[in-house]
Amino acid sequence: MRTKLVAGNWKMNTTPEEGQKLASEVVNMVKDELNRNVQVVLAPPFTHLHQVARLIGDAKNISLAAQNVSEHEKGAYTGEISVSMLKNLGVKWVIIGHSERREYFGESGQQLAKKLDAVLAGGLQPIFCCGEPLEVRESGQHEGYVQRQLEESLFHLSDEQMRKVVIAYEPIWAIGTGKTASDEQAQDMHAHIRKQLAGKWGEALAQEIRILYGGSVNPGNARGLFAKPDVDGGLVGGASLKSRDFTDVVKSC
Ligand SMILES: O=C[C@H](O)COP(=O)(O)O
Repeated sequence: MRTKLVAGNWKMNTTPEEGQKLASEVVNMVKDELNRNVQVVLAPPFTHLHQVARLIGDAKNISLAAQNVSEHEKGAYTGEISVSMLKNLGVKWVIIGHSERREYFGESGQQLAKKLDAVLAGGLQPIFCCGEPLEVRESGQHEGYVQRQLEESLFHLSDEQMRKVVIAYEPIWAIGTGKTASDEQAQDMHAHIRKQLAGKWGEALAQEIRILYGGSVNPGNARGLFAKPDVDGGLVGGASLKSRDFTDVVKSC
């Protein structure tokens, strides 16, 4: 059985003080949930990684993620952060290919493939994001669109590498809009993604891979989404900035 995973992506939010308060509240609240079959990941901004790592300490089932990473190992890449730098800070996960990185920073499927390689070679785990814009959904082309995103960035991975990947399906029209995909829309796309994985890596491996849903997840809709058979947790933005809301989402697993 796949262990549910809930990741909080803080994006470019919180001062160091706010981040410290948020992380300590979440760690304290989530620690009580340790007996549950759920893994929690916190993705604060780069500048807060060190302090959030200290607050997480050795809390079981809670780990640290970065929101991005360079595909390069080291050298003259002004402003970039490498996998080994993240590892030194206690980071275990990296979000790769968030639609905001694709749209505002021009990250291509090919570049994301290189980032995935760097993350996996460094022993970290990627949370690979995919998802279609509104016009693609409205034209009914969403399954093919997401399929191409998977093919471009993931399909070169070996079985062993793929086992380390978590996929997050985030329809762009649902991110930060308050408009969540229905439970059925999420399930249909997750089943489609799993079918693509099975076609490439085989049914057994496809059944191991966790597929998270992201896009306006909140305490009111998480339970219905997470109850769907192919929805293995969530990648949470706005609601992860409120400790009570985030913890309630975790408890929905
Ligand atoms: O990474 C998180 C997603 O972009 C979802 O953000 P949201 O929960 O604010 O819609």
